[in-house]
Amino acid sequence: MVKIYPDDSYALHTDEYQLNMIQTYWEKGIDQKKAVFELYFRKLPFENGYAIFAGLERVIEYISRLHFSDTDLAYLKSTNDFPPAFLDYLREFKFSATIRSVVEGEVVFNNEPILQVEGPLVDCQLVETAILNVVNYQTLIATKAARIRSVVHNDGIMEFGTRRAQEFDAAIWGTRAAYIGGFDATSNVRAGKIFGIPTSGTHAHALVQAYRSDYEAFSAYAATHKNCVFLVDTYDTLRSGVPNAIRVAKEFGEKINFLGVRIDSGDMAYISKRVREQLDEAGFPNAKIYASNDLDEKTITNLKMQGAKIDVWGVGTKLITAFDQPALGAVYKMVAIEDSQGELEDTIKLSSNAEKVSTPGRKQVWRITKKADGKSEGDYIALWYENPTTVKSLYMFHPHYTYINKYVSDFDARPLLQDIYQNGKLVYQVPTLEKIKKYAHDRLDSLWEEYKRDLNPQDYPVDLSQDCYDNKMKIIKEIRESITKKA
Ligand SMILES: Nc1ncnc2c1ncn2[C@@H]1O[C@H](COP(=O)(O)OP(=O)(O)OP(=O)(O)O)[C@@H](O)[C@H]1O
Ligand SMILES: O=P(O)(O)OC[C@H]1O[C@H](OP(=O)(O)OP(=O)(O)O)[C@H](O)[C@@H]1O
Ligand SMILES: O=C(O)c1cccnc1
Repeated sequence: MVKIYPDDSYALHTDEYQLNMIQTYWEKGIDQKKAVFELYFRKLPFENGYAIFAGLERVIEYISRLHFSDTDLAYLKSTNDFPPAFLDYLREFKFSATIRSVVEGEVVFNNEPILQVEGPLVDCQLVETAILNVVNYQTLIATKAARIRSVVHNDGIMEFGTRRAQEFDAAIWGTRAAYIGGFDATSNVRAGKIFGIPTSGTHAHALVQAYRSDYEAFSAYAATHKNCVFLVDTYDTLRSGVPNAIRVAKEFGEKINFLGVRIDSGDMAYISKRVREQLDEAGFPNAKIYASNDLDEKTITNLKMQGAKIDVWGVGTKLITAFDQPALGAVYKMVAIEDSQGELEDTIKLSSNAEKVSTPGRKQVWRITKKADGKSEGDYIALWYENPTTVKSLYMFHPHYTYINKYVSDFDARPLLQDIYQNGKLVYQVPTLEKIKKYAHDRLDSLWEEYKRDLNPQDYPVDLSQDCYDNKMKIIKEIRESITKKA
């Protein structure tokens, strides 16, 4: 049976290998060496042209609760894997690193650092698993939500996924991410309470089944609720559901707000058109048609192409589970470590696959936009000491195909990584959820349409500065030479 501990903490929400490595660092005396790690993903999800970053608020909540509690340590002791002196060391652990991150709602791209941890090696290592856990999921869902928002245009979209989500946390934080990505409301009442997300709900087939009659069920609902959306497909949408919804709406008149009807099965293009006709003919042109049933951006686009008369979309399973791509694949790589002189030395992870070779050095991501229209020209990844704002004409080139290049002038350069923690102290105030949502919306506005289309979008330029590129090439060469010498 699950054991609930009064002092349960997040410290053990990590992979065991992190603790194994930390033990080695500690026993060998390098645990306090300064290191820099960066989080990035290599491929945009859903073949989309951008991603929406989400998860920072949860990361902050995690860091603020990051300590080893008595029962955490007692558990580790019971496994006999760690020496008592190491457990005493963990007991004293206090997060003291610096975290820089893009802010929630920011539009981000593949192969650029979106979160950076700098500080004692032990701190950087301990937080890897939890931060990846949070950012991978929330960024994925916010991005999926933005794709769905982009095809419904100004229609309403409601998040219905809790029952299909991968457990409680995914439902709760997933719906927050969906809200950031452009959803209007959630069916999860606790998410309303915790985050202030607007909640909304119609009723299920059970209500109609309980009364064994559309008319009885809708009448009972209308007698107990002001706002009414009737689910009309339990028996026969066109011959029973909608006619009975209309009958009840007429009978109750001003006593209720007849908001509309929900369809949850069948050919939704055909049925919604007929439902619209029935509602209009009955004198309810403002009653809306809600639809749900395994919807996603593809089905919605297709329904719209067929002229479906749907005003509000309820989306559950395929959003909250990121059905067509269930993982983002973000990684967290060491980019620098203190050397024997106390200086940061850049590090690399090599691979035979060029895309998988990491980019050494602590970096900043600069968003380059044209002064004239505020539209994005690309992202420019530079070493931390570089400052592209001082340059008149910026040379931008593709990090793998360097012949793809351009000079950009009359531009603004905005650094995306902001200080969130400085030496363990929180220095960032999380904006309200409404502000984050609006921020995501505004950031998407500044992207060219070519990067936003849901099918085969253009590749957004994510370039390296010349220094960053040269540094990477130099380190690759040094490592190759040192291996050749040793061989
Ligand atoms: N006109 C349409 N064009 C494209 N897809 C549609 C159309 N109408 C419905 N769909 C989608 O097709 C799928 C149909 O699902 P399903 O096979 O479960 O049929 P159903 O009629 O909903 O049956 P059930 O009563 O079991 O829910 C859903 O994903 C739905 O969103
Ligand atoms: O299809 P989704 O995108 O996941 O949206 C959520 C689904 O959950 C409900 O169905 P369910 O069969 O669980 O219950 P109900 O028919 O009794 O409402 C609802 O009617 C939707 O079909
Ligand atoms: O309110 C609804 O209609 C709803 C809520 C959750 C899941 N399906 C539908």
